[in-house]
Amino acid sequence: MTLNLSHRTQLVATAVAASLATAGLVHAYNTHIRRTRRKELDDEVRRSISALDSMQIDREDVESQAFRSQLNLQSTSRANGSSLDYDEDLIREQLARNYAFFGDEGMAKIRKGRVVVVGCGGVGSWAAVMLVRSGISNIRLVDFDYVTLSSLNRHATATLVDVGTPKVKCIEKTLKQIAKWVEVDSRIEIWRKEEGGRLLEDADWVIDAIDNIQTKVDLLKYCYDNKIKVFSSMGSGAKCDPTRIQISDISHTVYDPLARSVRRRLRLLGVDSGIPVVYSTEVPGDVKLLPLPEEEFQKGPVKELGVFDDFRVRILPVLGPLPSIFGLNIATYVLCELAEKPIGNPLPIKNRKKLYERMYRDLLKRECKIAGHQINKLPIDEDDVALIFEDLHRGRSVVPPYDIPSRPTLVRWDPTRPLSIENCVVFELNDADKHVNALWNPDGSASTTTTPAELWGPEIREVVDRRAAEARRVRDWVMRLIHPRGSVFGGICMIYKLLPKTMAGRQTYFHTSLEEWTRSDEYHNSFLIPKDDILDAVVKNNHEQGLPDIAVTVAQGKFLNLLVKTTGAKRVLEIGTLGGYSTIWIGRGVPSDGSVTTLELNPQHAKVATDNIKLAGLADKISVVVGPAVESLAKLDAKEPFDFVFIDADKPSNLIYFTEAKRLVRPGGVIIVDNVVRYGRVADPEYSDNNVEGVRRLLHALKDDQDVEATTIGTVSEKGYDGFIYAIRK
Ligand SMILES: C[S@@+](CC[C@H](N)C(=O)[O-])C[C@H]1O[C@@H](n2cnc3c(N)ncnc32)[C@H](O)[C@@H]1O
Repeated sequence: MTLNLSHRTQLVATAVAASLATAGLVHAYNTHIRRTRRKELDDEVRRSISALDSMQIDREDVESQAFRSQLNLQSTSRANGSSLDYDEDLIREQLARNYAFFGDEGMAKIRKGRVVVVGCGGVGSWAAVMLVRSGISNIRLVDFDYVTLSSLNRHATATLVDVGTPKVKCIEKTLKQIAKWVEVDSRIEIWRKEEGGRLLEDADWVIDAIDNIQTKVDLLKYCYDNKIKVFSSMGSGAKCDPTRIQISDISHTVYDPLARSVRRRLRLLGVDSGIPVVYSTEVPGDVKLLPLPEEEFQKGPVKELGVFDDFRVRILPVLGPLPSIFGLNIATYVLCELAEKPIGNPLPIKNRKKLYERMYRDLLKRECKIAGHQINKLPIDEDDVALIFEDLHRGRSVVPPYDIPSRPTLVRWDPTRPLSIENCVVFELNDADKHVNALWNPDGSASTTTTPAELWGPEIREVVDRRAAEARRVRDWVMRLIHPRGSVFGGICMIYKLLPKTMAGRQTYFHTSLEEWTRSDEYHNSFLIPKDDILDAVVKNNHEQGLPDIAVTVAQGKFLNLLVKTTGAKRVLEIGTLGGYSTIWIGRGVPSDGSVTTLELNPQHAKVATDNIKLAGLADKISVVVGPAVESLAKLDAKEPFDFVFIDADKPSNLIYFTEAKRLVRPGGVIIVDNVVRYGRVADPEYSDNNVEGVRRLLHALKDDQDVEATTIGTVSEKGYDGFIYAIRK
C-alpha cells in the first residue's frame, strides 16, 4: 500500500514536473520570441539612424548631439516606410494597461474606432497623441496651418526641426513613432462646410479643436445635422486653473465666453444640445493680447487674412499645460465612448445650474419688490449669477468670516445704483434681508439715513470694492476679447452675444472697450484739463466719506463748466448734488456775481458737498438745499428765473424735475438731464427698471412738448456708457 501510494505520488510528481517544464519551455520560447522581436525593432531603429547619419544631412545650424539624435529618431519612421512586422503580441504588450482597463471587448472597439481631429494645434495635437497611445489605429488629422516657433510652448509633438512644416505632418511623424500599426491620414486643409463631408468620411468621432469661432460652429452644426458624433473644445487661452476645467454638454456650459457664443450661435441654427465639450469656468487674470506678429503683416494687408473670415489677428496668451489638459480631456472622453464605457455624469457644476436659477429667481423677486411692480428680466442673467457667485465671490458671503452660505443670496449692494455685476453681492439669506430692510424704504426708494458702508462697516465695504474692481476687470477682458482689433477671433467680430447680458448691452451700442475709453479720456484730459488739486481732494473726500462713485467725469464736469460760460449763465440750478463735484465745475463757470442753487436729499451728501464747496472757495456763490428735490423745487419762485439747470438726481423723477425746470428757467435757458442712455437700455424694449422708465417717461413727454427743443448726445467717456439730454427753453 505504501509502495503503491509512493508510486502514485511519483507519477503525479513526474506529471507536474513535466507540465512545469513544458510551461517553462513555452514561456522561455515566448520570451525568446518577444526578445528577438524587440531586438529586431531596436536593430531596425539603429539601422535607420546610421543610414541617416551616413546621408550627412546638411544641418549647419544644428549643432548639439541631442538635437541631431532627435532629428534622426524623427526620421526613423520615414526610413521605416516598409513597416516592420509588428505583430499582435507586441501590440497587446504595448497596450497592456489599456487592455487591463477597458477589457478585450472595449479595446477591440477602440482599435476599430476611426477618429478625425480637426485643428491640430495645442489641443488637437494632445488629443491625437493620447488617442493613438491608447489604441486608436485610424486617425485623420486636418489642419491647414504650419508649426511656428511660438507654438512650441503647447504643441504635443512639434520640435525645433518641425518649425515651418505642416502641423498635421509633424503629428503624423510622432504618431508613427509611438504606434507602428497606426494609419494616419494627414490633410493639410482647412475644413469648410461647403465640402465638409469629404474630410469627415467614415468618422466614428470628430474632434473639434478649431480656434476659429465661425468654422467651429459650422463644423458642429454639420456633424449634428449628419449625426456624426463630435466633441468640441472651448477656449483654453489666458487661463491657468486646471480645477475649473470640465466636460459637459454644450447646453450646460456656464461662464465661458466662447462656449456662450458657440451655444447661442448654434441655438440660432436650431441646435440646443447634444454636443459634449470641454471648457473652463475660469475668468482669466490680467491678460494682455499680444500684437499681431510682423510676419502676419508681411503676408499682406491684414484684412486679407480674411480668407478665413475671422482668423485671429491678435494673440491671446496661452499657458501651455492648459490646452494640453483640454486635449487629454477630449481623448479620455472619446476613448470611453468608443469602448462603450462612457464617463458617468461628468459635471459637478451642472448640478449648480439649479442653484443659479434659484438665486436668479430670488434676486428678481427682491428687485420686483423694491421696484413695486413686475420686472420681466433683470439686467443680469443666470450666467452672470454664476460669474458673481463662483468667480467674483468664490462662493462665499461678503460678511466675515466669509463662510460658504447655506442659502446663498444675491442682493444689489448700493441702492442708489442700478443692479449690475459690479453692484451685486453674495450674502447668507438673513444678511440679505437685513441689507434690504436697512437700505430701502418700504416704497422702494433708497434709504437716506443709511448707506451700505455704514451698515456693514469698512472691512466689508473694502471686500465689495475689490469684487467690483474685479468685475470691471472681467468686463474689460471680455470687451477686449470681442473687440475687432483685440479679438481672439479677430476680423469683424459678431460675437457680442458672448458677453453676459450686462455687458452685451454695452457691446450692442459701441465697440470700444472701457479701457480704451478711459485711456482716451485720460489722453485728452492731459492736454485740455490741467491737474487740479482741489478737485482731486474733492474726489478723495467723497470716497473717504463713503459716497457712491457716481459723480460726472472730469471731462463732463469741464463740459458743464464750458456750457455755463458759453451760455453766459448767471443763475444755475442743479438737482442732485452728491459731494458737489459737478456743482464746483458749474460754480467755477458762473461769473463772480452769479449763483448756483443745488438740491440734495441726503443730509450726509449735502454736508460733504458743503465742505467741498468751501474747500473750493465757492461758498459765497453756491447754496446747498437739503431735502427732497420736489419739495425744494416747489418753493422756488419763477419770478427769479434760472439760466441753466442740470438735472442729475433720482431718475424716476426726471419728468417732474424737467417740468419744474421748465417753469423755473428763462426763455432761451438750457436744461440738461444726465444719464439718459444707460448702456442703451432705455432703447431696449425688453428691458425695464425704475431708472430706465424714468428716462422713457421724460422722452415721451418731450416728443409733444412745444416749449422746448432737445437732443440727446452720448457722453460715453471713462464710464463706458450714457449721455445727456440737452434742451433749450423756447
Ligand atoms: C448722480 S448723484 C449726483 C452727482 C452729482 N451731480 C455730481 O456729478 O457730482 C445723485 C444725487 O441725487 C440725490 N438724490 C436722490 N434722490 C433725490 C431727491 N429726491 N431729491 C434730491 N436729491 C436726490 C442723491 O442722494 C445723490 O446724491
